Amino acid sequence: MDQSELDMAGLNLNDDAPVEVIPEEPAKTPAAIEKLIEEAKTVLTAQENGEKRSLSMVVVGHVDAGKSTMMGRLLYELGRMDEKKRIANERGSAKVGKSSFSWAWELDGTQEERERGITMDIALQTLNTPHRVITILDAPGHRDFIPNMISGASQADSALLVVDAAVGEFEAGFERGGQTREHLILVRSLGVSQVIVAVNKLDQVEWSKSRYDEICDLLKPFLVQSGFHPSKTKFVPVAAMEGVNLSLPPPATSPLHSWYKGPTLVDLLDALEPPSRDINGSLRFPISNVFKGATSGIAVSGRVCGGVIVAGERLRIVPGDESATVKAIDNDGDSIPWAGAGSNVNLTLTGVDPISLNVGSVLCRPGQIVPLASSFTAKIIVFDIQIPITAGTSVELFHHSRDVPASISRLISLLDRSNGSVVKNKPRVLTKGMSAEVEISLRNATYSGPASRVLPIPLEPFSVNKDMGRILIRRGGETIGAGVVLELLT
Ligand SMILES: Nc1nc2c(ncn2[C@@H]2O[C@H](COP(=O)(O)OP(=O)(O)OP(=O)(O)O)[C@@H](O)[C@H]2O)c(=O)[nH]1
Repeated sequence: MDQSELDMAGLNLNDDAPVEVIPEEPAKTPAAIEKLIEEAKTVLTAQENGEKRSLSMVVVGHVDAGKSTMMGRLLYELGRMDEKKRIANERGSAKVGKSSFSWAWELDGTQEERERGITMDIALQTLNTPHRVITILDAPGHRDFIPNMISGASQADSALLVVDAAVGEFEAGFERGGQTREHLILVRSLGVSQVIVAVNKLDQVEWSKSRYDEICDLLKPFLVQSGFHPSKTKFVPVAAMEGVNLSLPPPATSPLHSWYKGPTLVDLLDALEPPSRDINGSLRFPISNVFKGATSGIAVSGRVCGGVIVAGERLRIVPGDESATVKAIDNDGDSIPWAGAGSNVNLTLTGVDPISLNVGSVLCRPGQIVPLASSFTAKIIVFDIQIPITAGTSVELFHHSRDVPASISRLISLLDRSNGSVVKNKPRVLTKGMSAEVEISLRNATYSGPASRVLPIPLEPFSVNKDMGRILIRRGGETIGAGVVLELLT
């Protein structure tokens, strides 16, 4: 098999590839699993009250704002990348004439990705600050990659927005159509409520305080408008390339030292509020990626969105009747016996036909199966759209990493954005900035006639499971709305 065939097989997209059924591993006994779950809950509860708390963060921002450079540099400063690796990255990037990308090299092409021969949608890394373990979801800034960003944001507890301070660059990202705006609205709509804004490349504007203030003043009202509480919005001036004000305060020799005495980026990361974990809820593991396991079998990645997952247990894959045994749980290279709600992990699965593993499917414990729905009601917020939404508008529905064709089948009511009360029943159209209750119905992807059935997707009301109840609505490649699931209909 050559590399591209391996990639296809690993991604499970090639239906014609010979199906390799991985032999079943003996599953653990129910009593042994129960014991592990109890142990996990005890440890997780202790962690919730402990010193070092974990959370995840999506890194967003306009293309070339310096996201990967900042993350590469932070990994180095916080001791996650050694000197040898740094020199190798410097050489690797110089060799292909991209020296300025030497820090980004670490995230844009990790050793692991090269060995696996696949490019992950989102690079996963962990940052260790004194009081936090932060899983980084580095989202690509290109417009075409917005769906991948959605997948990252729907797994995140917080966001780091990187903006380029250079004259004209910040403006390009912030104007209509720029990713700064769209990313902020997206992450907020997906339930991320805290954001750190890193105003980067200050070296490009001679470390000007007035430029920094100007950018903060432009962003502040927009953040409030997008639904971020000012107390959960922090700003920090940095220069990622030179590593200024990332983990260490600017040295006395730096022009930034003369006017900035506030926290460093790492100080702000260290103070991020960790989410409360629903470890007692039903186990939900939506699959965000499927690939060939590092040693054997097939692996899936994703975030535990409820409950605790235990190595050795046999889980149902929903939709469908198939099951898989969790052979191993991998968290940032470490094999762990269990993972609780909120953790981003890779699972090696056995006793499963890889064909039954799809992005968007949910692993559940038998007896706690996630419901399937093909129509439901939702509360949505309409983004900055040109063409209004009417009943019957065709859309693409994004739920976790899955996108399916759907339509806004009914406009139920118009809601007041601030208090959610009904302003008008049965509105005829929805326009920019409106909040509404609507009915959404899945459509068939192919136009093969009425006989073909719409396949329902796993979904839960937001009131039952926040992670399982968030949706995004896109039309013609543009995100037109986002919201939460209220009630499943059929
Ligand atoms: N002058 C200056 N250049 C920087 C700084 N940080 C990043 N850059 C440069 O900006 C360019 C883009 O950096 P990346 O880190 O690749 O940006 P990105 O936001 O990850 O880009 P995408 O992943 O393509 O969206 C590179 O050439 C970097 O060297 C900085 O603090 N100062």
